[in-house]
Amino acid sequence: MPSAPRLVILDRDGVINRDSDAYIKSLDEWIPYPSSIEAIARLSRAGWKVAIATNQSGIARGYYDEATLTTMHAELERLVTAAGGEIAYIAYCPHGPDDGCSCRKPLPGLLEEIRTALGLDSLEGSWIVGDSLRDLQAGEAMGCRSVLVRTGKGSRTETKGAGLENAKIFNDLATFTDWLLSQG
Ligand SMILES: O=P(O)(O)OC[C@@H](O)[C@H]1O[C@@H](OP(=O)(O)O)[C@@H](O)[C@@H](O)[C@@H]1O
Ligand SMILES: [Mg+2]
Ligand SMILES: [Zn+2]
Repeated sequence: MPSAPRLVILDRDGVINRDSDAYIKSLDEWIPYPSSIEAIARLSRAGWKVAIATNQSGIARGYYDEATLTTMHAELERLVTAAGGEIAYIAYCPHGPDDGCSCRKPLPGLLEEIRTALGLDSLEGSWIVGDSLRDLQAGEAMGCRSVLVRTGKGSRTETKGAGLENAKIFNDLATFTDWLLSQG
């Protein structure tokens, strides 16, 4: 059995930064959790690759454009780099629910994009961290071990309960990171 990739795949909104039911439509609305930025840096320094898989249907809905999304991701990478970490890859789905794409979570297309971009044969045994069931479903479809965080929509997801049988649950990314790094 090949060893699992030392890879953590993160959902973005509600895990790395605050989420909003009104979508994150501008750089001003993109407010990172400082503890999540530091957690990403801690993972990097411990030899973990960190990638991001995010649905961004606000693009298809016309709330913001890809150039605006790029400014958010540039700021994210600036903050993580300043904290001593690195983001290996960001995959996003710009489509809407009715576009019939293969990349909108819970479909695993974004994770397949990450697998290919990182040159991995499999994502089996890597970690997926999200605040919505669809995040975990996308990851589990690719053999990832799933983590629900209570930030963003996570507490709502936990209350609904369905589909979380295989998930570990932590208060936030930082707490999951503490646990993961304690496992050696
Ligand atoms: O959590 P990630 O995947 O990083 O991004 C989620 C966002 O794209 C938005 O996804 C939307 O879902 P719909 O796309 O409208 O179903 C809503 O949940 C918004 O509140 C949320 O900001
Ligand atoms: Mg989310
Ligand atoms: Zn898509």
